[in-house]
Amino acid sequence: MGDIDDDDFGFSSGDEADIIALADSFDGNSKKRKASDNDDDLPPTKRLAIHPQSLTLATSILTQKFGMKAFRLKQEQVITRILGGGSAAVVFPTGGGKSLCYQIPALVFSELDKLANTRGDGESGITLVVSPLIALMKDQVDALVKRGIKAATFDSTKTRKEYLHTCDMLRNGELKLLYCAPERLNNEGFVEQMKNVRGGIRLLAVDEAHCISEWGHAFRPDYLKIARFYQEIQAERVVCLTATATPRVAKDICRTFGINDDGLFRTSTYRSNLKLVAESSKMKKDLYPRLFSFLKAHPGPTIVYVTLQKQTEDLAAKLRSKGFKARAFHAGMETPVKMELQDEFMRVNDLIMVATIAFGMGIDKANIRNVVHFNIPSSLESYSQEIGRAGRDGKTSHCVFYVCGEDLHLREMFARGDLPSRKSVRDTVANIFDSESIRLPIEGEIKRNQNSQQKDFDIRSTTLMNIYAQLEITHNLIRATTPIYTKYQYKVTPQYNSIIASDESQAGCAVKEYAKKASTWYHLDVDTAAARLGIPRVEIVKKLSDLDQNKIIELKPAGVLNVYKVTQPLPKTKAGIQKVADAIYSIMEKREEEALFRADQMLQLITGKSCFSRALAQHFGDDLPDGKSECGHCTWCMTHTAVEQEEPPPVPWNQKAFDAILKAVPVRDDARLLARIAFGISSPRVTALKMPRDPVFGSMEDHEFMVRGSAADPMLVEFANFVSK
Ligand SMILES: Nc1ncnc2c1ncn2[C@@H]1O[C@H](COP(=O)(O)OP(=O)(O)OP(=O)(O)O)[C@@H](O)[C@H]1O
Repeated sequence: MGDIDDDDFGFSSGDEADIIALADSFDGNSKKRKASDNDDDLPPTKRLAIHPQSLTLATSILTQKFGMKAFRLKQEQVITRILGGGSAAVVFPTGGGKSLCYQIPALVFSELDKLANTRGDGESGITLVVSPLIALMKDQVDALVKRGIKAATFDSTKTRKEYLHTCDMLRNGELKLLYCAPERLNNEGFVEQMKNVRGGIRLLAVDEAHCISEWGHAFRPDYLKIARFYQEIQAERVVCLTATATPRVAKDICRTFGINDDGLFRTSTYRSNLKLVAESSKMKKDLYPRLFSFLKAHPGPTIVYVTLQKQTEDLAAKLRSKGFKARAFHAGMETPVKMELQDEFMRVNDLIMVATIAFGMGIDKANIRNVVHFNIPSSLESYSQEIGRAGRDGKTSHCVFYVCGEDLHLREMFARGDLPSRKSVRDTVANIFDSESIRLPIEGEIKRNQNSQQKDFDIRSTTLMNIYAQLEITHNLIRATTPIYTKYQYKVTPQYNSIIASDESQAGCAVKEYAKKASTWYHLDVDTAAARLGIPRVEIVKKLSDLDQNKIIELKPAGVLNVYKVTQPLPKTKAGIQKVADAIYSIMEKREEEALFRADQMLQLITGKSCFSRALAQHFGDDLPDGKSECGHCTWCMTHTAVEQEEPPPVPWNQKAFDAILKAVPVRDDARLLARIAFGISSPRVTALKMPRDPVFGSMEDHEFMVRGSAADPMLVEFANFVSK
């Protein structure tokens, strides 16, 4: 199996490691919030009072700063509520204009303060935006800065100078909007800094807020920590924004942040210009000619979604051989290549982009004429978001869904890929709570290298993050804090020797005495140096990063260790630890079932005997406008014949392949690992065993992995018989 782009945000938590040194050296001296902004003392009725000038100010900022004529959808209602002191949850479709719902209040706060004369200059605080999309937040900040608005991001690509400049703006009370990724909330220095922002956090905006819900299709463990952060920094109000939220997910968001029912603003996702078409076949090969003739008949900017990275290349090549202008796009490509591809797609009007879900977030192109699904999307939420990119100019656009029996397997593989074996989870939790950790006092620190844990316990990075998040949020046992580097190495320039020789500071002495020179690189064990000299490690890290900024050395920190503080007495016995691991595992099993259920819902939509547009709207707690029961422009409405899901014929048990796997794979401690290899699902241990290149890998991909909800799990059970218990 090739790589799946299973995170449409394209974010790697490793990115955040780059900023650790910077955060370490944060001096935390910014002014504390002034007593005058302690609105908490005011009665709530007064706090929520809407100033009569609010809307006038908001509208003039909309026209003057953003050059737009009028508010759209429910922007005006949301902004008015926020300016009145209330919190809100906003469910607008993609491209609906969610950003303005927090950008405008961010600029109006200081204007209202002036009118009300409640705060001094520079005391109006900031709007903090938490968003998982680093590339998108950078684009937004660039656009704001171009409009003369003081906005900045704290992200891994910032130089120390840029970071310090942002800190200066925070201290001076000049900054209006600050953007960061949710992973940053693990950084202690950052949390402290936000608690002490001058003027306070007037508004916390949570983008892609559906990630907070465990019922959602894109749950991200780090999102669970945002609600706690919201309390800790005492933000005055919160706005949660998403393009896809079922009623259950919206409720979850509101409950998590204490948003009242009247704070939920939802607009219809129904789009009358989108023709929702579905076609099915037993075999994939029959679908290619149909795709080619569709694309020939419907020219214009097109996105074709597939599941695997490899499929993007294969299908793009096939399309090119038929004379189409097609390119492939997936998360595994180098960033400059991806940027060039996105630019080209935005620029020209005849390109077909064959892509994984990594393509599309932030693609704001009005005239996309076709969105094709050549594999089954993972959920109705993903489908709705992806087709929502078509026809933003209001002109008729086609959303074609080609479904085939063979793809059902791929979808199952996708859904099952994340669940590790119970043994992996038990071993991981036992490793976190090893004999040393369980003796730690409250506030004691557990340090772990997550990269090694992934390899040692055969767990994908997202799953490992989930285990830690559950230990933190569900079990309240530990709390993530700023990760640290264990190794610092650097190359020196000719000035280095004289500069370091004359540096009499304690940190300078630490570098002088403890850095060891190898052939080209110097190596410094910061922890040892700090312990021996009795100084904080932060000072040494700061010294190194200063030398690096001043181009005296070229610094390369490495070996990230995640650090967790003990917050409650930890389970001490093997049984106690296993109980926690098993509780975590059963939640993971439930999520696997839900992922399969979501894929089923997707299939039911297009094979059902009802209007696609209506079924989709109802999934999101909505309906067709004007009480209509049919849209008139989907396959059901146009044919009134259900699309048949054609299952491939059942496959007889392949004993030869089974025996070959047992022969090729030495492992006998994990049945799920063997089943994964047979099915063709990659994992850190599968890769370490060099299985993906072995002919047995995926040799039983046409078999049932396991029968859902049944004790008869063909492959898994068969392998379990060969595993030592
Ligand atoms: N009231 C308005 N009038 C005109 N244009 C607007 C208005 N509000 C937003 N826009 C424009 O609509 C486009 C989409 O806005 P925005 O990026 O905020 O959407 P979004 O809801 O965040 O979408 P996504 O879910 O894709 O992130 C932007 O180009 C924005 O400038």
